Amino acid sequence: MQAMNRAIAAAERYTSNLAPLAEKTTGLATYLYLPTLGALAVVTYAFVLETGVSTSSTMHMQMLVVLGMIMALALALALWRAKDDVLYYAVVGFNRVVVNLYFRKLDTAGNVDAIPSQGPVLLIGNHQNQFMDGLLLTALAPRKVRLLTAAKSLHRPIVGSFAKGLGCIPVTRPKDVAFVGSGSLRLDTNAGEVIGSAGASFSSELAPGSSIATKAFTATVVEVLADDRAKVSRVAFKGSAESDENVKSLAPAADTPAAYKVIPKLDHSQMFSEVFEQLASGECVGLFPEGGSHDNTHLLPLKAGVALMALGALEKFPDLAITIVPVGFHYYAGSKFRSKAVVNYGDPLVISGAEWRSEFASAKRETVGKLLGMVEDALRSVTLNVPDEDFLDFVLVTKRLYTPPNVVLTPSQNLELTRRFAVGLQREDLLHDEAILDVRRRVAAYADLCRRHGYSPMSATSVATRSLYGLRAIPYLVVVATASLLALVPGIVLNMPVGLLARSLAHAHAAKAKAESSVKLHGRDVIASYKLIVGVVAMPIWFITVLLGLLVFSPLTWTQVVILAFLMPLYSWVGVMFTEQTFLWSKSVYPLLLRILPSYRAEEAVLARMRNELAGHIRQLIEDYDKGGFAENERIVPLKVLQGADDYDGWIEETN
Ligand SMILES: O=P(O)(O)OC[C@H](O)CO
Repeated sequence: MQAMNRAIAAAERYTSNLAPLAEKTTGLATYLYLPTLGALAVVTYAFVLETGVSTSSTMHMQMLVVLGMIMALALALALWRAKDDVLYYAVVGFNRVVVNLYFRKLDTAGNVDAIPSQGPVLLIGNHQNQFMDGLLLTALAPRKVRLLTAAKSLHRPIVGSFAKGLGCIPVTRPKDVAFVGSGSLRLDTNAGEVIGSAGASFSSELAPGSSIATKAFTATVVEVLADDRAKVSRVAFKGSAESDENVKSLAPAADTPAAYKVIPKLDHSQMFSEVFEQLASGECVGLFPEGGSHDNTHLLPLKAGVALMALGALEKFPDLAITIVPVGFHYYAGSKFRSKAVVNYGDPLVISGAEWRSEFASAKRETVGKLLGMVEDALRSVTLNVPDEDFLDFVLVTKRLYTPPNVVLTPSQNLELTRRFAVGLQREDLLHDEAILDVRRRVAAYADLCRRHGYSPMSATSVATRSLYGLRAIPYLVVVATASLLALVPGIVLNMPVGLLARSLAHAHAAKAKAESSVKLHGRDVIASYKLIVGVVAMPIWFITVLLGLLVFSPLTWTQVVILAFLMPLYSWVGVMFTEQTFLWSKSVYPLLLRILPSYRAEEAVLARMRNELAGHIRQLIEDYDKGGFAENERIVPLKVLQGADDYDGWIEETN
């Protein structure tokens, strides 16, 4: 026993020596070093046996068993010591599989090496696809990321377990703990008090530091005087209070009794100190500075937390140099299974030095504002920011028309070109420019006609002519579609119930999320996450049900059912692949079929002409507006390529 204890202690010492190395490499590989050595020892020993050293075979067996036990012990100790990493990489490994299953195409773009392999990092992203954003952020990062997550998410059944496995740092958000106060209240501006109606219960619901919000104003409670009276400070009237006059005009609305929300005073000190500690020990912390997930087509105002984290850590640990890396998540119909996404990394921002520290010490609010502005610029450089979906349509279709049909842009080029269009078309001088407004009307008409003909105006690179020649593809496509439909049957049986369940539950959940949120427009940002959650839970349950059904009701034997159990994920995956291909084929067949109708054929000629004229017009317009603005090497699509020069043909392959 004593010998065993010594062995354990020795193994512990050995693995603890490995720990710093493992932390540096952040991989599990290092922790498996010892067992690998053990395995090598066993192999060597077996080899020695084979080469015939003479000892009794029982002794060989005993030695092998002892070696095996040492290896198992070493592995168990190594895994135990590294249990957080083990759990983290197990969850991240799962996330990697999940995101690659969910997205048909997942690309990275921009400064893909922006995340340094060592040292403190704040990884910040836009937040338009709820848990999918965190999944992607951790799955694609080349190092461990401690993600900040809404505390309420950590209490959710499945999500919470995953978040805990990732070692997420919980943040209690005001909106998650706000509640509707009893009765109603009004503001007595002169006394600096709020007066409650009958039924108000200030003594139990309010406390110094909690905030009150009505439709007309917000205020912070200083002291609760009675169940219907409380002293308040920091009163801010809602509406655009740009002048003192304006503020006065808003005040009377606050004097009328109204329903109110209470936001209890929150203490974030523990969360901040955890973040500071993480940064001080050179870790990477991930967060979404908009504070919550939403489905707007632009960034929401950033919360100050991100700046407070960087500056607070610098204040506490003066030698730190914190790298802030902006990450832009771009989803193309991201709520749909097998859609496309691009993760765009921006240039890092390094915050260090005495200058920031002294600025922060002398003017906290201004310095936080300054850094927050820089963080916002960084995030804007990797995201698209347009007022609404209509404008996004305008940007995407215009960019598609501008790009020559045969040019294939890399994901980075494509995103950057789209971003420049989004910024350019919102330029103050162009927003109301008659020529641009005219283009917008023409682009909208072109997009409508495209959709009528079954083309996606964002991706169609050309429109077929009125010839019926293209129809010869139809018999081939029908044969392929029929064959794939037959092949689909097992996959459909397996996938469809879960797919339909996930879809309907996710849409119901989106309606609920929208109703509960003040920032979600349709709740679309929660759909992908919910589909994943339902899929992860329902798929294994469904598989087991089918297998049990086969065992009980079919003539299959146990062995056959066990073999089927192993084949099921494969069937399911083949089903997904075939469904996807059939769907994509049917999308390309649809315009061909429409072409059989003479009226559509005639209109198609109009559409093709419209496309050519509009594309030429847009290119010319961009040239006119940007005259002298672009050096040839700053252009994403070289001018000669835009003009269709033959000697630039090679460029198209180069960028593929
Ligand atoms: O409550 P939501 O929709 O903002 O989403 C939860 C967080 O963003 C992720 O923790």
